[in-house]
Amino acid sequence: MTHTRPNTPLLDRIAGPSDLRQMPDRQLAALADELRAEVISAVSETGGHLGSSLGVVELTVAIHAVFSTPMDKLIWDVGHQCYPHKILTGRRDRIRTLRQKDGLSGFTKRSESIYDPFGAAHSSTSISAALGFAVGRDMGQATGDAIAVIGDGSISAGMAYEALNNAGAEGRRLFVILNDNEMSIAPPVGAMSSYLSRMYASEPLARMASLAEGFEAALPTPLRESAKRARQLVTGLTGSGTLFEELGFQYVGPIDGHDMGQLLSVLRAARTRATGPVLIHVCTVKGKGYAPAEGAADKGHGVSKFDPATGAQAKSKPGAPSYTGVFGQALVDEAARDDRIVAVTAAMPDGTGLTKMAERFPARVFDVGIAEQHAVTFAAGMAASGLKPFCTIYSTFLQRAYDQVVHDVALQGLPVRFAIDRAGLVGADGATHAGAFDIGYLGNLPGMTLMAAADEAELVHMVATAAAHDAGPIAFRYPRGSGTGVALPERGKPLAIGKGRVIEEGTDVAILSFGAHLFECQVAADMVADDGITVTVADARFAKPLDTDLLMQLVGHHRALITVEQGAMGGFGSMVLHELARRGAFDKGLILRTLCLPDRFIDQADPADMYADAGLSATDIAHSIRAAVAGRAEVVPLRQVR
Ligand SMILES: Cc1ncc(C[n+]2csc(CCOP(=O)(O)OP(=O)(O)O)c2C)c(N)n1
Ligand SMILES: CC(=O)[C@@H](O)[C@H](O)COP(=O)(O)O
Ligand SMILES: [Mg+2]
Repeated sequence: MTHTRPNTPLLDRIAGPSDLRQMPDRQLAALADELRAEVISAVSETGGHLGSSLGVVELTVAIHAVFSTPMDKLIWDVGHQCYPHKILTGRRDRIRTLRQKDGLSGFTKRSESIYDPFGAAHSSTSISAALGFAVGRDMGQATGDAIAVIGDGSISAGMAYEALNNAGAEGRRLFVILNDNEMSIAPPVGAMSSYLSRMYASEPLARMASLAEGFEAALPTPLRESAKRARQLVTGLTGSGTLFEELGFQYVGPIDGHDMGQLLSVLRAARTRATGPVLIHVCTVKGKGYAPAEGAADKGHGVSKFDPATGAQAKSKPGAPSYTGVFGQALVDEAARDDRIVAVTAAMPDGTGLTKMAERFPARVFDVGIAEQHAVTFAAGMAASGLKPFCTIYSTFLQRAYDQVVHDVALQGLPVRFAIDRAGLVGADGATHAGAFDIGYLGNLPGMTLMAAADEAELVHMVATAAAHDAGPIAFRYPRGSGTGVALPERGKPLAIGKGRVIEEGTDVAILSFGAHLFECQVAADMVADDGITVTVADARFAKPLDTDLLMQLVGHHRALITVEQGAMGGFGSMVLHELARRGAFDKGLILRTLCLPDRFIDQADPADMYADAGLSATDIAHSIRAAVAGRAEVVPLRQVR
C-alpha cells in the first residue's frame, strides 16, 4: 500500500488489488463511493459504458478484496462494465484515455493487464472461459480460482447455457456471479429474465436466500436465518432447487449487490466452502449512484461525453441522418406495404433501428434477446413459413451465427433478408466490434446475394431490393454513423440484381468500390486529377452476383483496376480477383490492386483514423492510383501483424 497522510482519499491509497485486502472492511464501502465518483468523472471526459460500470462498483471492490487476483482469474462477461476494475488494477492513470486512439480499451483485454485474464466484448463467453481456467488449475497450471461475472442480459445467450450445462456436470470448483440488474441494452426479454425477476419479487433483498446448506453455515447468524426463510420463498419446496441447482450449481442469493457487508460475507463464505460450481445471484441497479444514468431509459448504457453536474451529453453536430435511422424508416415503409415483412433483433432494437418498426407494428418485431444463432434460425423458420423476415444484426455479432446462416438459411435457399449494420470499422468499440469479415463469410455461400450501400439513398433501395427478393437469402451491409447527406428517395426501388453503376468516367484507372468507401474513392480521383490522371469510379453495389459486364468493361478500357472495400482480405477484392483470373484477364497483363483492411486487428480510434491506420484513406487510395499507373507494386506489406 502506498504511504499517504490519513486524510488522503482512500482511492489514492490503492495501487492494486492487494491494497484492498489490507483495508479494513469498514473502509471498503467508502472506497466504493470514491471509485464511483472516479468512474463518473472519467467517463464524462471519454464517453462509454457508464451504466453497467456504475452498477458493479461495490461488486468489483468486494471481489478484489476477497479473491486473490490476478492469481485468481476474474472474467467479466462482455467486459463493458470493467471501468472500476481497470481503475483498481493499476490503470487509473490511463482511465481518461478509455476508448480513444492509443488509449485503454473499453473492454477487458489480455494484452493490457495481467488482471484481464480473458478478453471480451461479445457477450456470454465468461462461464466457458472460467471453466477452462478451472480445468487448467485442476491439471496443475499456475492459476487459482476462476470467477465469471455475467449479466442477466448476457445469460440469455445459448453459449452461457452450454457452459452452465458443462460446468454443472464437471462439478469443479468455479464461481459464477450473476449480476442481475433487470436490464440488458434495452429492457431484457425472455422467460429466463422473468424467472430471475420472480426469484426476488416477493422478498426484500436484505433478506438473503442461500440454497446451499454449506454457505448458510458459514454466514453470520442474521443472514443465516433469513437465508433459510428465503429458501422456502424461492423454491416453494424444501430440498428442491432453482434452475441453477438443477444444473448442478450451488445457488446463493439473491443478495444486494450494493451492500458491501452482504457481498463480503457471501463471497468469503463461498470462497471458504465451495467444493464445486457455485452461482451467486447479485442484484444491482444499472447506473447506480448517478441520477442521470439511473433515470435514463437505457440506464446510461452507452453515453457520449457529458457534463457530470447535469448528465447532459455532448450532442453530435447536426448533419446527415444515420444509416441506422434511414434503414429503420425504410423498413417501416416497406412493412407498411407488405404485411408479410417481419423483423428480428438480438437484444438491440435501438442499435439496429428497429424501434421505429416496433412502435408502428409491434406484433411484427421480435426481440429474441442476446441470441444471434437463434435469431437466424428463427428467421429461417419464418421465411420457410412464407413470411419475409429481416434479420437485423451487427456484422460483428452475426459472426456468432455463421453455421445457422450456412446450414439453416443458405443451404435451404431460404429468403432471409440480412440487414447488416456496423459494417466496417466502428470507432471507439475497437477491434472486437469491427464489421470486417462479413463480405468474406457471406460472399462465399452458394445462392447468397450480397450488397453494400454506398450511401444512405442506396440503402433505401437495398431495403426495397431485399423486400422484393424471394429467390434466396440476401444481405446488405452499411456502416455505423451518419450517411453522406445525399437526398433520400421518396420510395425505395428494387435494384437490378447483380448490376453496378458508373459514377464518374475517366480513361487511365478504374476504381470499383463496394460500399460506403465510394466517397473516399471520389476524393482520391480528384486528388490525382492534378497529376493528369483521369479515373473512372464505379459502384459495384453487388459483390454477389458480381457485375461481370461492368467488370470486363472496366478492365477493357483502363490500364489498371483498383477495388476498394471496408472489409477484410478474402472479401470483395478476392471475389473480383477470382473472377478475373477465371476469365484470363491477367494473361493480357492486367494491373489490379485490391484495397481492403490489412491482415491485423485495428484498435479503437475515430473511424477516419482507423481507416488511415488501415491504409484506406483517400490519400492512400490516391497513392495506389499513382502507383498503379506507374506500374509499381504495392508498397505496404500484405501481412502486417502487430
Ligand atoms: C454476442 C453479443 N451480442 C450483442 C452484444 C451487444 N451488447 C452489449 S452489452 C449488451 C447487454 C448486456 O446486458 P447484461 O449482460 O445484462 O449487462 P448490463 O449491461 O446490464 O450490465 C448487449 C446486448 C454483445 N456485446 N455481444
Ligand atoms: C458493449 C456492446 O457491445 C454494445 O454496447 C456496443 O458498444 C454498442 O455499440 P453501438 O454504439 O455501435 O450501438
Ligand atoms: Mg443487465
